[in-house]
Amino acid sequence: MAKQANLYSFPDVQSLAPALRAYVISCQEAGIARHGVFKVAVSGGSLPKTLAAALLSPPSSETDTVKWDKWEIFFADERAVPLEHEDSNYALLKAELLDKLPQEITQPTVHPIDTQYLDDAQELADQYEQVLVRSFASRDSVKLPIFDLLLLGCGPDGHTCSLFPGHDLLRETSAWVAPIEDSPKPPPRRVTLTLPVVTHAVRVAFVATGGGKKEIMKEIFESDSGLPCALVNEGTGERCSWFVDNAAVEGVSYPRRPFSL
Ligand SMILES: O=C1O[C@H](COP(=O)(O)O)[C@@H](O)[C@H](O)[C@H]1O
Repeated sequence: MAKQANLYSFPDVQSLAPALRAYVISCQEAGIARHGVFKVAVSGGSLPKTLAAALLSPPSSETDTVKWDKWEIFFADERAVPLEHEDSNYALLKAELLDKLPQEITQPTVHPIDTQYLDDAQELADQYEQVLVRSFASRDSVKLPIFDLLLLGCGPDGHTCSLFPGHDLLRETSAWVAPIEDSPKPPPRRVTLTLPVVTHAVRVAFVATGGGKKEIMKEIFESDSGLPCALVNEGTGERCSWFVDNAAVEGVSYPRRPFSL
């Protein structure tokens, strides 16, 4: 039987953060060993705050080091708004994490969307896909980009990235980055990594916290819901790990694992 997604549950965000940190650093080390850099894509929503709690804490040992100079940060999805807009996932990551990095270190390379294409979601997506093509080598030789890690959120409706339940975008098979003009969650115009790209990553980590997620977590983990988060679980199996607090999985019958690398 195919191995399934790992579910790691913690009493609260404070105890979740060190485990998430250890996991991200292990993915970072694997990426650097493979190709000298760490290619990671991040979501918006509640994720950047928890990620900052994990990554901005002081190291606990010599090997517990976030090598920011080796990080290439992409966006798993982005809203078609200016980079300083309150709805921008880039702005959120910047405020929660990037602006808090020590000034004296070599900063990570960050790949935001090109805002000159905000009025044309298809072009915005195509241009972001070209960013990936340049970073991951030419599309002729690479069928799909392989991120070292995707750090994803899970919406209360089971969406992840800007892949929404029942949306046609879930059937996309060829694009790496796709536009969406009718996101049920505002703002409506966005771009997103597609499901094949998400499930092709070396590792995928979801972070979901708070009691507001528990009903959708039941659907994702207990039934054949076809929800976007569940499709990622199916497509990635044991390469997928969920970092949740107990409130988010209260009443969910799915085996929790003790966290270990
Ligand atoms: O709209 C979005 O929502 C999801 C989930 O957000 P959360 O606040 O429920 O964690 C997020 O992962 C995505 O990046 C964002 O664009």
